[in-house]
Amino acid sequence: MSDMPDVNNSNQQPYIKTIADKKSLAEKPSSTIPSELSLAFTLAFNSFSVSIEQTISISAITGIYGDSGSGKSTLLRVIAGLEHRANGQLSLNGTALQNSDNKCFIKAEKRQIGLVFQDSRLFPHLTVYENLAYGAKRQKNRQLTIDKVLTLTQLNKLQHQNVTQLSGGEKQRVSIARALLAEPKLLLLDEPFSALDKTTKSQMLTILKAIQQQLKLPMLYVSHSLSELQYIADQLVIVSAGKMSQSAPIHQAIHELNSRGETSPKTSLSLTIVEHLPDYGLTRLSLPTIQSSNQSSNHSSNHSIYSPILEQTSNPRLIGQQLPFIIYARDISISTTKPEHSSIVNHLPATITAIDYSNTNALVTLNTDGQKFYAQISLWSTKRMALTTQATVFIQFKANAVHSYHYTEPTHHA
Ligand SMILES: Nc1ncnc2c1ncn2[C@@H]1O[C@H](COP(=O)(O)OP(=O)(O)OP(=O)(O)O)[C@@H](O)[C@H]1O
Repeated sequence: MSDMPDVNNSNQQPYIKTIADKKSLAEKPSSTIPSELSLAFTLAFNSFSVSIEQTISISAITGIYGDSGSGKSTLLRVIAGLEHRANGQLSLNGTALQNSDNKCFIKAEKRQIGLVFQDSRLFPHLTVYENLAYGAKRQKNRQLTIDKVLTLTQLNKLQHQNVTQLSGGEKQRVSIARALLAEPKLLLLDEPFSALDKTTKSQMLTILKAIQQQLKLPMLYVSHSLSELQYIADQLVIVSAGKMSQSAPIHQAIHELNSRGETSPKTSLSLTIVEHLPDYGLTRLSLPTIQSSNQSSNHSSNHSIYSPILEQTSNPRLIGQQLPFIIYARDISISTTKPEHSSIVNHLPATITAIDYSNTNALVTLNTDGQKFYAQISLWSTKRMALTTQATVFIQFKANAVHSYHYTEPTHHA
């Protein structure tokens, strides 16, 4: 039994019936024509100012990450048309939202931009359906019906319930449903799930991602949780002290934060779901196809990675799909020989490409078939093992170190 996987199955996340079909679960952005949001404005408060000059091309969900007080909500308020004091130019897909030079300012309600806040802001004396019907009244020539929006947000069964009787997650789904009914060209979400517990949050994120893929609606999603953004967003911008970075693909953006030492260092990667192993409580994943160095051919990685089981069903929907995963650098260790007799299920050959030393430990960057991995190890180990760049080693990590926000409904055994 010594080589049985050492896995705690408490994180089992079996199958949920989501609105997503097989194709829509893929991480790739499904919109073909990205929305261009052009920002060139300054907004000064007494002791703080936001000054942004950037064009963001939004294909699916662009994450906005930054510390508390860095200006994220102010940015969304300016885009939504709630900050008349902002000075400069804003446009969406070439149409001006604001131009201070000619005193153009399109009112918030005319911008076709939806905004979902952290709190749901619903009419408390109305039912779910009545809240949606109230919002729908203003909309002419609507393509999206209330019924369709109820289905998208999985609210059909709750439609006649008074909104005061709903949980936090259900209320937020009503807020999203109401925003969708207005058929915005862009949806802004300001930490919409920050008040929810982790399981409800992961359910909401999975639903929101599927809605984006079905409606092909571009979204800007603000959060100070990088793992939440890693699951939901295909690209990331960082807001810091009222300034905004260039957007970058999500995994690259997270790896750049590693090298700046701003968060717990982590490997951010997309993995393909190969098979579920219910007898062992594991799902087998593989590194996706990687472009070879001469760029002339692709090859598939033969390396498997095991995570806690993602779905338990006779009709698994995730097989063949890609999902984003995070592995914290503190959870990856390095061995100079192949670990043949370890309970740890994941071990991959890798080449060290960089070693960054701090006062307490070293962050080792490694490469396996073109995929970057990060391992945080003690200074003592780097010295004892005489680790150097270009060295060929093995990385290892437990299945439980492979995290995903993907939500699957718990199985109820009889
Ligand atoms: N109406 C206002 N008047 C004066 N100062 C303001 C106003 N709105 C925001 N600020 C200041 O602007 C700064 C940025 O606020 P903002 O709410 O945009 O930050 P944030 O990044 O969204 O923070 P959090 O993550 O905590 O929500 C803060 O220092 C805040 O005090």
